[in-house]
Amino acid sequence: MRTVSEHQRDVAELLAPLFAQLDSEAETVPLREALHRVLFADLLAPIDLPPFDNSQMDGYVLRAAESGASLFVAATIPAGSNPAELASGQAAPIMTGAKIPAGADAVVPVELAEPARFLEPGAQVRLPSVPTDHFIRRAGSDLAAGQLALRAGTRLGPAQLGLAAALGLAELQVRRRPRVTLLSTGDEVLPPGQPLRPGAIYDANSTLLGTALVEAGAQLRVLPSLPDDPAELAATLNRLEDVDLLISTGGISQGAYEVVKQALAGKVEFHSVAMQPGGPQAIGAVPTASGVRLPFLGFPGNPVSTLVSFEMFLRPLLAGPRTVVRARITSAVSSPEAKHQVRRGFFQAGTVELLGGPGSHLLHALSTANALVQLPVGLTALEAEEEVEVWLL
Ligand SMILES: Nc1nc2c(c(=O)[nH]1)N[C@H]1C(S)=C(S)[C@@H](COP(=O)(O)OP(=O)(O)OC[C@H]3O[C@@H](n4cnc5c(N)ncnc54)[C@H](O)[C@@H]3O)O[C@H]1N2
Ligand code: MOO
Repeated sequence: MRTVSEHQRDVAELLAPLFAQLDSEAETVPLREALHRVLFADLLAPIDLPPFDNSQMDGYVLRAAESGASLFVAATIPAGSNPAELASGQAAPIMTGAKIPAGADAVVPVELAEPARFLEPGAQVRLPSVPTDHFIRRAGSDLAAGQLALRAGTRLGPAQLGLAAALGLAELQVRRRPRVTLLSTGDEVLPPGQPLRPGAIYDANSTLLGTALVEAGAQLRVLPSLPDDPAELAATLNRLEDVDLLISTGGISQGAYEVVKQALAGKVEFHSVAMQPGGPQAIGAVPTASGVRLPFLGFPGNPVSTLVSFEMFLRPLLAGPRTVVRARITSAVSSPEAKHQVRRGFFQAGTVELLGGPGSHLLHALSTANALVQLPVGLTALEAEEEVEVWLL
């Protein structure tokens, strides 16, 4: 039996050449299609952010040195306009986000003016004394042109993409995604949407693992699930093209019909990892018709085993580690001494409640969980209120 970290190391080694290759291949994509993608190269700000000095408030713009007195009202400055210089002795109504006119250097919110409203040009308004820069957002105060906006390797989420949009970029250069082909196996496995026959179950893994892979940044192809026929599996593998990583679920443990094991015996390794769920694992490079050896991971068929395998061995390589926190467990728990047990739980305000038992078929309990509770090798029991490591899902 091998340890979790030994298998993590082997998966990382198997995929290292692929990640090195992906690091050197860029694609240009429209901004909103770049969600969850990885930025290819350092991005320098092409413009100042904000691009110009602008007002933080709806109010009157003036010369700070002339505040605390009555001033003549100049023409209103709406957002989007390019105002003329503000003459001495004047204050102009200005809207939030509008450009500060040359000559002016402070803004007074309209509710502090006397009277507390916008007046017509030529009228007189009294404004309280304010310092220079009052309620002015200076050009480049968020990010100056030429500065590093986003570092190469950044995973692009809404905030990073919003920044790129604010900088005026319509598209970004991102790393090519790994092309992952997913194949679930088993005579009993039926696609959802068909009538269920006795002895059959619906294929949960293609969706569970498939969406997890997409979320982690993979370009996913899902093959129709395969029966327990090694010849059919071998023929399917022979036809594979344009794939960077093949993942199967099911057919790798000790049964009489272990299709993946039968088709790939002697070609890839089959291990028992000291982990529960997710004990049976397959790993290797599958020979293909084109002569290319295709990186391969075989995850166990039980849905929770498949997801835990993904979280433990593959997700960190695709998308970085999950957020890890310490939490007080709300009830006592026991775990086999020789195994790293992963339980499902609900994390909230520093505590974690276990959901369901250790069984790897408990997909509903997983669906109510927001955390994976880690009970490493050597830990046999915890009392309620003791601390555990928790990975947030
Ligand atoms: N004698 C032993 N039996 C088993 C052992 C063992 O060590 N000795 N290990 C158990 C553990 S732990 C696991 S995990 C499973 C792994 O088995 P396989 O990877 O070979 O998977 P299958 O036998 O094909 O399926 C297991 C289970 O999962 C269901 N399944 C399969 N595919 C799907 C799918 N796409 N969607 C939903 N559910 C799926 C399948 O019907 C089985 O119930 O082996 C134990 N046995
Ligand atoms: O190791 Mo299995 O994945 O518990 O059901």
